[in-house]
Amino acid sequence: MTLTVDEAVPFALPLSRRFRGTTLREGVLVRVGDRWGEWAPFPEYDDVTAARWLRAALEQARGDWPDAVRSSVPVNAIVPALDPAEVGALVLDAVQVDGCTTIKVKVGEPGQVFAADVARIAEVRAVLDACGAAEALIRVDVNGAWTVEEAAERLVVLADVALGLEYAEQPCTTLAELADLRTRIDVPVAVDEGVRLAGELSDPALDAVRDAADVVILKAIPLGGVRRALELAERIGRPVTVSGSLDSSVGLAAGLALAGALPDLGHACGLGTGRLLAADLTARTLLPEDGRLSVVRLAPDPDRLASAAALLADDRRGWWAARLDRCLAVLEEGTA
Ligand SMILES: O=C(O)CCC(=O)C1=CC=C[C@@H](O)[C@@H]1C(=O)O
Ligand SMILES: [Mg+2]
Repeated sequence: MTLTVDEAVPFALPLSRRFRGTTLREGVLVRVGDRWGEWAPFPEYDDVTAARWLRAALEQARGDWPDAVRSSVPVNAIVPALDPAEVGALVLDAVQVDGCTTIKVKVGEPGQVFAADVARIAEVRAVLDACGAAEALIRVDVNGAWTVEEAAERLVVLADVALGLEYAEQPCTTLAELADLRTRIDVPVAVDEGVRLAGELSDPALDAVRDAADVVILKAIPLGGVRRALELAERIGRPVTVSGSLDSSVGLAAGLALAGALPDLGHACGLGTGRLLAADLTARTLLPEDGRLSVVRLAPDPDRLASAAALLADDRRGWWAARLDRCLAVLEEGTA
């Protein structure tokens, strides 16, 4: 694997709404030859985890992706942990402008009470009913915030308010908790962090994932690249949902390449995050049309990349450069 990069441009993109506790998405575009890959591991990740994201960025910059078996993929809209008053317009746009028929709603946000989750889901349900999209699916993402008891009680309430949930993504932290939860409720359980942060998955580790999951969330970049994620999909033997990592429209191509190459794609993909970007690295932002994204690969626009590079604070530029050097060394040692 190529472990040198010809150019690395640290950048910052403002978000249109707070997501995952931030309003600024930082990362680095890496160039190998004339192609670019996106490397934007979240700041709190250790170097081994961040090096897996780098493996994915280098795969992208080498252009080494499998052939697609479809030219477009269905995507879900994403509703951050907002007040109900802000949710309505977002859901309306998702349905009427983007044509999405699956809505993913963040719940269990640190610092918020469960009543806020109930109110958010009730608002999503009401807007879907009011705009003629009553058949749309609602899924929730808890990011591991609840105990088994909390999840068992709360998901029944949310499923009631939503008039059914497609699934609940990572309601509890551990795979053992999720496996336990699955025996207690009818709402299907999807595993995200339990796979995304696990590193290499041995066969016994995969058994534990299967016990915990009705659906497995596959994110191409955190899993170390499109080819690795595809291999995992083959081994896992569970329905999968492809989701993104809050990427720019350069990085979104990795998720699209994975979703485009999977033999079976039963669920809408979590690649509808373009709406969360207030600026992008490409001339156009990848937004769903008729609820779908084309399987494309966009190159960065030089002016937009320069603006995003200029937005990053000087000390952050140095931080990213040092992190990149360390993660290249991790990949060279072969430990990621
Ligand atoms: O899956 C989606 O619809 C959007 C992507 C998304 O939710 C996430 C992207 C990036 C970081 C994660 O905290 C979050 C997730 O937990 O799935
Ligand atoms: Mg998730």
